[in-house]
Amino acid sequence: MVAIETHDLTKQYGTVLAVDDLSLSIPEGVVYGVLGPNGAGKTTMMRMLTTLTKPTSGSARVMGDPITDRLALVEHIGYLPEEPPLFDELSGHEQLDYIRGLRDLPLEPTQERIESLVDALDLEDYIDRRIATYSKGTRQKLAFVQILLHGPDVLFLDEPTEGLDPRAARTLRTMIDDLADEGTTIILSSHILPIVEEHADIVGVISNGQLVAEGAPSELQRRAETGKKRSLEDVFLEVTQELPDATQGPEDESGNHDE
Ligand SMILES: Nc1ncnc2c1ncn2[C@@H]1O[C@H](COP(=O)(O)OP(=O)(O)OP(=O)(O)O)[C@@H](O)[C@H]1O
Repeated sequence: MVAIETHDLTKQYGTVLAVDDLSLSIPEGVVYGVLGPNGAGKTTMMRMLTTLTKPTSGSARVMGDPITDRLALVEHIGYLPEEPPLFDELSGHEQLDYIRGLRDLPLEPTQERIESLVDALDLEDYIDRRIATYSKGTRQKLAFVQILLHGPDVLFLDEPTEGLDPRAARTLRTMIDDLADEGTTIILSSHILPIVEEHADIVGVISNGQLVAEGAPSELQRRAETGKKRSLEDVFLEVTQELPDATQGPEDESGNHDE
């Protein structure tokens, strides 16, 4: 089954075309890495697919439901944005209980789920403290627990390891792999290319709101190969440079180009 399907999805902010006729098809159960330069339209795409902003034109479905059907969609999705929405004046437990109530989740199994996630992310010492006292990494961990409470089918993760120390980042990456193994579809946007390279089954490179390359990381590397070994970083730099047709791959072997 297809988890996410977009047809000519477009978002225009005034004169800025943030997402431009984007047509994607993401199979269920894959980790889909989203790469792209700053301002490419990655967050805008995620915000449209999570119903937080309306497209100017085009359409999309997530797990078969149109993104216009917010109530149906929120059952399927969990979204970890770059700045997670948390109430500073609440404790971690209170925040999670608030979300449990909002989503009308059953008390006991949800509490068990919270306990195991709090344990997995080493949050025990923080969970009863006010969120205002949390570090950025601790906020990020709590936000991750929050989006997993209802067992979403599709997770949208925007820079999920931002602010995490190496141990916490490793834990979160292991959890991403475990969730993927359980069949969760994961849309993973990160500027840290080794993370995308390690976890993604498919990578989509977005530039100027358009999909300029897509494929398995190894396939993209092979496609860009011209004798020497190419990293995903090389591929990224090549397909996102300002060429008339960036999908055609490298024109200039030296890597130099006018900007
Ligand atoms: N609310 C908004 N109002 C006006 N312009 C916006 C708004 N949100 C995004 N944009 C513009 O849309 C374009 C795409 O932005 P977006 O945040 O989606 O990019 P991104 O790929 O997530 O970037 P980054 O990697 O820096 O987070 C940018 O030119 C940005 O300035």
